[in-house]
Amino acid sequence: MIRVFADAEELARGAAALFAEEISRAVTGRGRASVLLAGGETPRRTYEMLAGEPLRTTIPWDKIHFFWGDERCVPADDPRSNQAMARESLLDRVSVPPANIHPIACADSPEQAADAYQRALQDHFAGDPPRFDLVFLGLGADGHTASLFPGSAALAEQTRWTAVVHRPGDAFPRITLTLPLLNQARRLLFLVSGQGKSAMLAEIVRRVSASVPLYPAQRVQLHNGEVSWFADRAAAGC
Ligand SMILES: O=C1O[C@H](COP(=O)(O)O)[C@@H](O)[C@H](O)[C@H]1O
Repeated sequence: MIRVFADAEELARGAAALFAEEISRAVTGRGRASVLLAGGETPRRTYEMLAGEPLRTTIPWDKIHFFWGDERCVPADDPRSNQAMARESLLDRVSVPPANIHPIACADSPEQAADAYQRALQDHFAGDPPRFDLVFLGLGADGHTASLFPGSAALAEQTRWTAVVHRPGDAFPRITLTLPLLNQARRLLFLVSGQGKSAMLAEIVRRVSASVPLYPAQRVQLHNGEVSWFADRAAAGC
């Protein structure tokens, strides 16, 4: 399902409303909510809206556990860090218990970081299937999502939930969650904003039912959950 919003501000408002709805559903049904955050710049405004009134005081923040879909292995306060962006725009502004915040920590080698995050996810789901109540993902102009880039070996991962990615040209490695985990989500929302994404979004929409997906974002196909695409008019090309 694709929903087109007038602009990036309206898109963020729609995404924040959906967050509130899904959290309420999860907390009512299961007593807690597990959320996977996207990085990059697109979700920043959504996060800021969640940290503003009325949502700052109405969302049961203490019942939510936050994980990340990917991380760049840079210092935690580096402006390129996905954790830093989410903390600045949301997590430092609402009353989430620190123990509910599960960043991808790259202090050691990327392989150790990926292993540690796999364990953190296993601990959180405690033997149950790793089904996030809500996953936010972005879309790159090249069709990547999280840190699953076209041609990336991590796309072939069948069992592990985390992988190390070395993108040619990047000064840092990345850790990404993999399709075996992402595809178990209950609800997943792609946030797409700006004209720079319009060609890829059109391509993805055109090929959404193709039997052979070409782009990483198209490989996100939930086993038993709902995917929505929220785009602003610039990204939707209208
Ligand atoms: O590198 C990344 O890019 C994608 C898209 O970011 P955006 O700023 O173009 O929306 C993002 O979803 C991912 O988390 C990030 O690490």
